[in-house]
Amino acid sequence: MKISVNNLAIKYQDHYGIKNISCELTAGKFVALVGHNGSGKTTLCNALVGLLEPSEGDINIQDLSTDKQNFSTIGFAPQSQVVDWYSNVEANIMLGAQLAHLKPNEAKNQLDLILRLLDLSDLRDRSLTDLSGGQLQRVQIARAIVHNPLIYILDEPTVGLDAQNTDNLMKYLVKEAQSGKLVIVSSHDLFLLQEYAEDLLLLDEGKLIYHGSINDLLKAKGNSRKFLITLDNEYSVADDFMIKNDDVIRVEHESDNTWQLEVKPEVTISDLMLMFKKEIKVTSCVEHEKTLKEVYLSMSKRSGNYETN
Ligand SMILES: Nc1ncnc2c1ncn2[C@@H]1O[C@H](COP(=O)(O)OP(=O)(O)OP(=O)(O)O)[C@@H](O)[C@H]1O
Repeated sequence: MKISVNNLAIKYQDHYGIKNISCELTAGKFVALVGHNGSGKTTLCNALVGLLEPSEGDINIQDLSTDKQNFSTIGFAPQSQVVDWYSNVEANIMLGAQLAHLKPNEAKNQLDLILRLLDLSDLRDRSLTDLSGGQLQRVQIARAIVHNPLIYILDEPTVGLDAQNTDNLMKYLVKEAQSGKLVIVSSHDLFLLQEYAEDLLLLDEGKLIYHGSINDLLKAKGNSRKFLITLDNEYSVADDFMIKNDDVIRVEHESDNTWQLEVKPEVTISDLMLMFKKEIKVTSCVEHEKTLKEVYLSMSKRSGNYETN
């Protein structure tokens, strides 16, 4: 099973929400959908689930028998709350199972599983009006995924969720991807996505600027290498222990004997060691691993425009 997106554009009145999007999203992947506010994440999610008609291009879900290409294929949790305020928690979640035509037995088993997953068992009889924001968000996710879909499209699902519920949901989605499902999660929490997702769809101003493995991106990208260096003595300024070198981008005091060193990407550890004065002893040198957030900020056009004094 895969989703093929071909030259997709969605136009709102006089402007594009997304443009020229082409990618293949394959089963078995947990894909993080990332981009700044207004970059097109929700527009793409809505297009993938068929809520928005392509203005240009098309979307195909392939290798599914046609009878499965309906509501039950996709578990979609939109960004804004769509709930039935007049029903209780259980009835709201059950609606998801009923719309996907699950058999009563299967629906009940799935309901119990999802209530436990999202820690809603004790709230099953509660009216939705009596829930907290995070509880309501969990009901919405529960309703979106209760029917055991083949494709998960969750638009900012962890907003308002506490750490434990976030962790439970993410681990469940990782397992679902490992079992052959396709999971797409949009979020601004890049640390979370780096921890759980495998692939990245990075949108910038409506365009797709990266689609591929997060690990490959972290290995390939970056304008510098950063190291945490510990010396055998305390020094007040970098000139006391380093030889001037054009490959050094920045040296910052971390604490006591420890300094942060940022150098050009081509600098090797051996090169680095030659940058210290002869009499200086380096007791440890640890490379700082790039985070998805750092790489994202270096790639996004909107980064770095604002600095406080
Ligand atoms: N219903 C709409 N009518 C007109 N323009 C829209 C509509 N929905 C979104 N847009 C525009 O389309 C672009 C993409 O918006 P979208 O909501 O997809 O971004 P997003 O990445 O999900 O943002 P956020 O992170 O803030 O949720 C933005 O320029 C937005 O202003």
